[in-house]
Parts: sequence; C-alpha cells; structure tokens
Amino acid sequence: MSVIHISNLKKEYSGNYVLKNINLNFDSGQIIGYIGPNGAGKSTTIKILTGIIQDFEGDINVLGMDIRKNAIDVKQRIGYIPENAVLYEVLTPVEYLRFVGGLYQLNEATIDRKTIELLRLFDLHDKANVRMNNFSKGMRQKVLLISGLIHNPDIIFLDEPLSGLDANAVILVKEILLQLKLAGKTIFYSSHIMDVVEKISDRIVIINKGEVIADGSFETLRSEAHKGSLETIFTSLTGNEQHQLTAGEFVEALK
Ligand SMILES: Nc1ncnc2c1ncn2[C@@H]1O[C@H](COP(=O)(O)OP(=O)(O)OP(=O)(O)O)[C@@H](O)[C@H]1O
Repeated sequence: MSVIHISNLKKEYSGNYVLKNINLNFDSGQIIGYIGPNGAGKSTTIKILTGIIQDFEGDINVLGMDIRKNAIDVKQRIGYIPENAVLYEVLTPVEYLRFVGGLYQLNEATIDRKTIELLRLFDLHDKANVRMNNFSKGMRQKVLLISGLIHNPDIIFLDEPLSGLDANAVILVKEILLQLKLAGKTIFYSSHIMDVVEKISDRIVIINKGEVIADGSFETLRSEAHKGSLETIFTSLTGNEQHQLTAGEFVEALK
C-alpha cells in the first residue's frame, strides 16, 4: 500500500527551483534511503512531507491524507527527527519528552513510562533529570530520536539521524530501524553515510539539483551503474569523481 505519494512536486526560493517536478510513491514497511549531494533538496523534501513547509507546487498525500488539508492529522501519525534540532536546553529529558508527548496527546503516565524505559535503553537513565545544556552531541541526538518515536508513528522521517552517536549507539539505532520496518513502519532515511544507507535501505532514491537521478534497490542501482559500492555509484552519478585532483588543488591553494 502506498503511504507516501508525491506528485509533480516543485519548490522555489526567490524564483530558483530547488525541487523540480518530483514524482515518487512509497509503500509501507520499507526503509527508503533518500540521498544526494549538499544542497540537493533532501531536507526541503522532508520538510514538505512532514507538513513543515506548506508553500509548494504539486500534490502530497501521506497516509491517505492531503498534507495541505490535513497537516495536523498527518503530524500525529508521523515522526520527524530533524538534522538540526533546537532542544529546549533548560529542560531535562523527562521535561522535554513530557512536552513533546503532550503535543502528541499522550497521557502523562504513558509518557513517563516510555521515557524512563527508552532513556534506559539508550544508557541515559542517570541523566533523566539533568538539564540538557551540558549534554554531549550524541546524548542530545538520543533524546531527539526518542522524541521523534515516542508516539509510535507509522512513518518515521530521519535527517542524518546518526550524527554524533558512538559505534554502539549506531548499531543499536540501525537495529531499531530494521525492527520498526518489520513491524510495518515506513522509514524515510536521509543521510550522507553511504555504507549505512546501502545496508539498511530496501529502496534508494538519489536526488541531485532537485531532480531524481536514480531510484531502485541497491542491487538494481549497482547493476545499472556497473559499480561496487553505493559510495562509488553516488560519486559517479553526481558527477564528482575527481576527489584526488580537487584535494591536491585544495592543499595547493592553502600555500
Ligand atoms: N529557507 C530557504 N531560503 C532559501 N533557500 C533555501 C532555504 N532552504 C533551503 N534553501 C536552498 O534549497 C536548496 C536545497 O536545500 P536542502 O537543505 O533541502 O538541501 P539538502 O539536500 O538537505 O542539503 P544538505 O545535504 O547539505 O543538508 C539549497 O540550495 C538551499 O540553499
């Protein structure tokens, strides 16, 4: 069943189209890797799909609802873990997650029960009531992940979710995403870490300059591109295979 339907999506800033006629359908129970170079339009797409940006051309349907008309209903059933989030740093994780859980209309007992358990599983139980202003990057990222998942959403949008996490936490989050997928959730995953995208995605969409330039399973992309890893497929498709040369020029320019 199609849970995300994107039809003729375009987005412009000051007359410059950063998304150019994107058409995509995604089925439930899949991990979708959404990748592209810096500035390709990944975060903009995610912000439109999650109802944060409402000024766009085309039609977006999420979980059977038109995002323009039903943004609030859609938001209740999706989770969004943004790239750069402003956590309310004067708050503790317990206070912050109570606030977020309240937005999702969870009752306080449920929020507190989930919060304590989820913090424990992320090794943050001893920080539950400590203000987040002195938290490390990875600790903040863990709280952010919990805040996007606490209402058990049907679709989870993640923008560079492993940022700052240590190796154990990365393995744990990858495993959580795979188990959420097996439970029927749809995961929309945007990242620059190619080997993770390669390993976890059922389908990979590559965008460049606001356009879809590749779409398929890793095996399909690999056979079409005649390349080994997703990293080499990515660099050949996005037209940047001159890294050694560019690095040399960079070092030269420093002199
Ligand atoms: N609020 C804005 N006003 C004007 N231009 C914007 C705005 N937000 C994004 N853009 C532009 O839209 C384009 C796409 O940006 P976007 O953040 O979606 O890229 P991205 O693929 O997520 O990049 P990155 O990998 O660097 O995070 C960029 O050229 C960016 O400068």
